[in-house]
Amino acid sequence: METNQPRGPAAAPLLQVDGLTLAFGGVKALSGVGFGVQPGSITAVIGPNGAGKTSLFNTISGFYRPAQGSIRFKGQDITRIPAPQRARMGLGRSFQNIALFRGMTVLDNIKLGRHAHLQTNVFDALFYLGRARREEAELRRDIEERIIDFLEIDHIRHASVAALPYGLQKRVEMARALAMQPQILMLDEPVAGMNREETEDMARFILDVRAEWGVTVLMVEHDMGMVMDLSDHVVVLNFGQVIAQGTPAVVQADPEVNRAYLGSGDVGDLRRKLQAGATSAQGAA
Ligand SMILES: Nc1ncnc2c1ncn2[C@@H]1O[C@H](COP(=O)(O)OP(=O)(O)OP(=O)(O)O)[C@@H](O)[C@H]1O
Repeated sequence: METNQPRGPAAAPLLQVDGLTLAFGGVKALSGVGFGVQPGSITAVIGPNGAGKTSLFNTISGFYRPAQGSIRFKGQDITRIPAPQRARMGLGRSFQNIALFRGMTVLDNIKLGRHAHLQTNVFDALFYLGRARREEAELRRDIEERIIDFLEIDHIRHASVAALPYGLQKRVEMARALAMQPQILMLDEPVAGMNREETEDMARFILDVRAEWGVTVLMVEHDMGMVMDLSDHVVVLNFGQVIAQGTPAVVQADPEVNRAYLGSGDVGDLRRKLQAGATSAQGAA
C-alpha cells in the first residue's frame, strides 16, 4: 500500500515545537525537542518505551508545562495557553488508554466532544439565546450525524460504551475527538491492542479523516507497519531527544534509529517491517 502523499514545497507548519524541555524530578522526559507538522500531513512520533512520546503529547495539548521551549499553532505562540483553550483553537486529541465514559452511550460520549466549544462566560450565555443557539444545536447535530456515518458506528449509537469491543471503543474515542472539530487530530496509540482487521479499519479511517475532512493528523504509535504506511513525516524520539526525522524511508535507513530500537523490545516490529519492505522492493524490481 503506497499512501504517503508526495511532498510539495514546504508550507508554513500548522504546529511547530522548538526546544521543548520537560523534567519529572531528576528524569528528563524531553530535552530540546523540535519539529514541525505540515498542514494536511500525517505525522507520527515513534520511539522505544519511555522515549518521551506521551510526555510530548501532554505538553503539546497543554496538560504539562514545559520548563523551556515553545509551541506554536497556526502561527500563534500557545506555550502558556491552558489546555481547554488549545482544544477550542483546534487541537483535538484521543488518549492512549481509552478515556470514554463507559457507563454512557456512544452518542452521549460523542456529544461530550462539543463541550470544547461551549460558551463558558455568563454574559455570553445570557446574550446567546434564541435563534443563534438553535442554529448551533442543529449544526452540531449535523456534525454528529456526519461523524457517526463516517466512522460507521450508527448501529451502536445507543449502546453503552462498556459493552463494546475494544476496537469499536477506540473508534468512538476518535469520533469524540472529531466532534471537537479539530484542525489537528492528535491520536495517542490509535491501534494499540487491536487485531489486524481492527488495525486496518483504523488506518483507513485515519487516511479518510485527512482526505475527507481535511484534518491534519499527529499520532504516537508503536505499530511500525502502520506508521510507515500512513505517515508523510516521522519523528523519532529516544531518551527525550529527537534522534531522527524525515520520510518513513529516511527514518528506516537511519543507523541511529536502528540502534535505538536494538536496545528495546520494539526491535522485532521494526525488523519485520524492514524485511517486509525489502521483500516488496525485490518483488517490484
Ligand atoms: N508523571 C510522571 N512522573 C514521573 N516520571 C514520568 C511521568 N511521566 C513520564 N515519566 C518518565 O518520563 C520518561 C518519558 O515517559 P513517557 O511516558 O513520555 O514515554 P513514552 O515514550 O510515552 O513511553 P511508552 O511508549 O511506554 O508509552 C520516562 O522515563 C518516564 O518514566
